Amino acid sequence: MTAALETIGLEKRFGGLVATDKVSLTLEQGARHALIGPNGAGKTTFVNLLTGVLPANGGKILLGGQDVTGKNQIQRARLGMGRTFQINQLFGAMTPVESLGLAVSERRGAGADFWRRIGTRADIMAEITGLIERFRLTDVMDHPTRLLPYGKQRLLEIALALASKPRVLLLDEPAAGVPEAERGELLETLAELPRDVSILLIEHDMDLVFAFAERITVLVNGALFASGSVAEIMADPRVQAVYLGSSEHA
Ligand SMILES: Nc1ncnc2c1ncn2[C@@H]1O[C@H](COP(=O)(O)OP(=O)(O)OP(=O)(O)O)[C@@H](O)[C@H]1O
Repeated sequence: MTAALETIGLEKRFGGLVATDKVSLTLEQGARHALIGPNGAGKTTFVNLLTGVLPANGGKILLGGQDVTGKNQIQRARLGMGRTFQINQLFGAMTPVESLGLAVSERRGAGADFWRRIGTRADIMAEITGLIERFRLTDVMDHPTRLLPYGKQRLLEIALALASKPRVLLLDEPAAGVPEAERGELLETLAELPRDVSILLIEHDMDLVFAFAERITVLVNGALFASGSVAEIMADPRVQAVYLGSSEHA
């Protein structure tokens, strides 16, 4: 089966520094795949290459078998590359229902028209309601986003990414900044994401990585250092030496 996402010999240099060193990574259909590595290993650069924020110096990116290396961020998003951001990017004054309404109606091509006839499109309303429930936002759906607990804001971010119905979802440190008490809910929600979306998780929180991922790829100094099942990576003494046992976290 065609991989959901594949990089072949992907390269990025910043002057003399090789931030992405010929990385070949395959994200299978329906994958729950985590990308980990020590600070400065090149995780953020890799995500920026995938989404088109940064141009690559070499190599290829295939999305569902299609070469998207030369495409810009918007084109890649249209072809199914979804992402969440490390830093909260939400509109603070809007409620979850409004933000999701906009995202869903945009994707369906209804655009601003939906807002002129709010509530009159049963199909759109059903989709928004489904997302609100799936992402445990029911209690706060009419509250301004800036007043939501941080964990709920992160859930809304993921809901918004999913509203565009991506084939691949890049989750960039979804647990960053989320208080311990709210992490359980985040993890449960991530575990229930639909299998038709293939997920690459970049995360510092190893509890979340081990609970969520089925495969793990380890980057060190921009290069692919190890890749395997969670059990294989946990048992790999090389990984333990450079990473798991060596520092407080990624
Ligand atoms: N725009 C840039 N210009 C120059 N060097 C950069 C740039 N962006 C990243 N780097 C360098 O590339 C390397 C990889 O950085 P990157 O942020 O991708 O790592 P990371 O694994 O995401 O780290 P962290 O876990 O700390 O976020 C680092 O040495 C970093 O200093």
